[in-house]
Amino acid sequence: MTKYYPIMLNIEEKKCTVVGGGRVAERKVKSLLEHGAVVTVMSPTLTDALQEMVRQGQLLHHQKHYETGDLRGSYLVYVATDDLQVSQACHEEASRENILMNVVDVPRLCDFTVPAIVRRGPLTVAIASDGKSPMLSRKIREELEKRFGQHYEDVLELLGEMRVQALNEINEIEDRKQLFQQLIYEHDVENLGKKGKEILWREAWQFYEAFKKQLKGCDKNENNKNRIKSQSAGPSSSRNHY
Ligand SMILES: C[C@@]1(CC(=O)O)c2cc3[nH]c(cc4nc(cc5[nH]c(cc(n2)[C@H]1CCC(=O)O)[C@@](C)(CC(=O)O)[C@@H]5CCC(=O)O)C(CC(=O)O)=C4CCC(=O)O)c(CCC(=O)O)c3CC(=O)O
Ligand SMILES: NC(=O)C1=CN([C@@H]2O[C@H](COP(=O)(O)OP(=O)(O)OC[C@H]3O[C@@H](n4cnc5c(N)ncnc54)[C@H](O)[C@@H]3O)[C@@H](O)[C@H]2O)C=CC1
Repeated sequence: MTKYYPIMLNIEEKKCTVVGGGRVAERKVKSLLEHGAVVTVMSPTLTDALQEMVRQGQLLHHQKHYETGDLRGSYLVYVATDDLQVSQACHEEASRENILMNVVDVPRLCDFTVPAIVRRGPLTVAIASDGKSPMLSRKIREELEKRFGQHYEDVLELLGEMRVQALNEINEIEDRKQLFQQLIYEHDVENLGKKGKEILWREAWQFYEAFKKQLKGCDKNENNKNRIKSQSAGPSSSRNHY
């Protein structure tokens, strides 16, 4: 059984081609556009939604059946036609040209599969079953959507900002690890996020300042002046929003 390798791919500005214009193709196209790809759809017919996207200039449409050579220059390809001969021909061309390929109804012809995802700002939780049960992936995604509420977007924004500031202000990696371990495991920053952005920001940064103060206290005792960097690095600009 193939054990798929999970990675996060940047497809911004990349040429991605979808062969087929049905319901499944539509789902894949939407997802490609959401991630900044330049999308071409090759299909004699299109769903209403795809037609509307063509009208709005969101994608290119070649109204034709697939022919060998049509995938040239593509970075990534979806084949969603329900026609095994077409899938096989596309697969041959993609393999020859080293193009990443997914055939939506033939897992054995897929270089990659698409997971169900929960997205909360920069947090992505992906669920895949190596093709065994997409429906179960979907159900687990619905459960995780409840578990990881919208406030995770704020929590991640805060942690990202604090991490940049800590990299500027706190010298030792062990101290930075302590900071985030305490904030995440003991101070339960995830739950703090439920109280709203304002409270989250105030309390988390108070915690940060107290942590730094305590490091300075240690400096005196241990005669070690290197744990806190000079303040000249300056606080992050968005820190004072609240
Ligand atoms: C291998 C893979 C290839 C790929 O597409 O990358 C694949 C293959 C196939 N799916 C089929 C059917 C269904 N797919 C869904 C839904 C999703 N399918 C997705 C991914 C994947 N589907 C990849 C593996 C993912 C994994 O490892 O788990 C999701 C997660 C992501 C997405 O597509 O965005 C998305 C849920 C998103 C969400 O809701 O969060 C539903 C449910 C529904 O429609 O609601 C059904 C009907 C019920 C069922 O069959 O389970 C069939 C036809 C079977 C047949 O003919 O009976 C095949 C072909 C086959 O298996 O042979
Ligand atoms: N991977 C997934 O998530 C899922 C996959 N499937 C499977 O995906 C396949 C496609 O499903 P639907 O989109 O519902 O089918 P559909 O019948 O709605 O669409 C097929 C599309 O392919 C086009 N087409 C046919 N021959 C072509 C060719 N030679 N070149 C270019 N385009 C061509 C048609 O004009 C049509 O637009 C089915 O086999 C289905 O079982 C179904 C559900 C989910």
